[in-house]
Amino acid sequence: MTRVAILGGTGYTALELLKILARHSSAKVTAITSRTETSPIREIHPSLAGRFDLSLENLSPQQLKERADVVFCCLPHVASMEAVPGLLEVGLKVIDLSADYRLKDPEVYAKWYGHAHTDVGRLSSAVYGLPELYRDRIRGTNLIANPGCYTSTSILALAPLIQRGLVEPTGIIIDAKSGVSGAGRTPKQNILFAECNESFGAYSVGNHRHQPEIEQILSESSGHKVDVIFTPHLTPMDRGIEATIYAVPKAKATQQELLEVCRAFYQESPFVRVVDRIPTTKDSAYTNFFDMTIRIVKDRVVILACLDNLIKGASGVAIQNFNLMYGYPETDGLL
Ligand SMILES: NC(=O)C1=CN([C@@H]2O[C@H](COP(=O)(O)OP(=O)(O)OC[C@H]3O[C@@H](n4cnc5c(N)ncnc54)[C@H](OP(=O)(O)O)[C@@H]3O)[C@@H](O)[C@H]2O)C=CC1
Ligand SMILES: CC(=O)N[C@@H](CCC(=O)OP(=O)(O)O)C(=O)O
Repeated sequence: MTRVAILGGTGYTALELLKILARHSSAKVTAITSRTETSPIREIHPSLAGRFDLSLENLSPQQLKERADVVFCCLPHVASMEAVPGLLEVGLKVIDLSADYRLKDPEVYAKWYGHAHTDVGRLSSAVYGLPELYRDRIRGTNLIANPGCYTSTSILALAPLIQRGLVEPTGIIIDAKSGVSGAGRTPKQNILFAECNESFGAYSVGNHRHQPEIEQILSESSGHKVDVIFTPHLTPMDRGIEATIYAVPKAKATQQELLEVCRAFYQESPFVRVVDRIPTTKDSAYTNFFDMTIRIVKDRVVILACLDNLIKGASGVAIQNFNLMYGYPETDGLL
């Protein structure tokens, strides 16, 4: 049994982690933290009543070390890199759901996050937690940089065709839409009901921080310099991400051949479904599955992909990483 602590227990990704951990065969949740709340977790997240008796606490790294082996850090970026060094220094393993350890170059981080990185020394050793690309690296690490939700959707959709040289690595357009829970539970004006309900629009056009993350991972994993235009949209749904991606073909291949390449690429990946029909967010909602298909339209390859931002885009993939780090079946808690 592995003892698990969760930081940022009042938030959405923490709630999803707790729901998954409640049915995990080999994990026991021993601590859940909050800066401010001390209530039982069932009062903060009523859906957890009957599943966990723990209350929220404000715990130091040393106190966490006495109770846990691994910490899931569900804090916003910047707050995360302030917490993670202390956790690693007392000997805990860390799965960080924030963006703080994803980008390898501290200058790129400072440019896109508007904040100097304060733990530069760990950027090179943190492992990007996308099991479908980095399963072996994940097994041996103490620090996982869990991917972003838009990022996972985009990378999983594009990696097979870029790696196999079937689409050009440049000139790629990623038109992505997210449900409102993608913005977290911490209140913000744009996610007020009267702002986002019955409304739809793009945001952060040309300057969303997932763009360099997508380019870094696709470039590193393919050996080509990948360049994308990433445009996110907020859609009035609770959860889910859909990405419609346009790429220029590099080699002649039929739609069926492209689908077969993707199926072969993901044959060892239990949570990727390469389907014939066009996926919708409902197909993967509340699951750890990533769904994708491909169409050829005129002179473009169009990839259509969906996942649940809080599960495959955050807490579900975090559990996949946990399972790999501890040698448990990759699917434990997730099917
Ligand atoms: N929502 C999503 O779909 C996804 C989220 N992520 C990332 O996962 C992380 C958690 O996201 P999510 O659960 O949605 O966020 P929430 O806003 O729902 O929760 C974050 C929690 O962190 C705590 N917190 C807030 N600010 C600070 C701070 N300055 N210092 C310390 N603790 C703080 C709060 O708990 P308290 O006030 O009780 O201390 C809060 O409940 C973020 O980094 C996010 O970017 C990644 C992929 C997808
Ligand atoms: C709808 C919405 O607001 N989504 C968030 C992305 C959530 C996420 O994955 O964030 P991190 O990469 O910071 O972990 C956004 O666009 O900022």
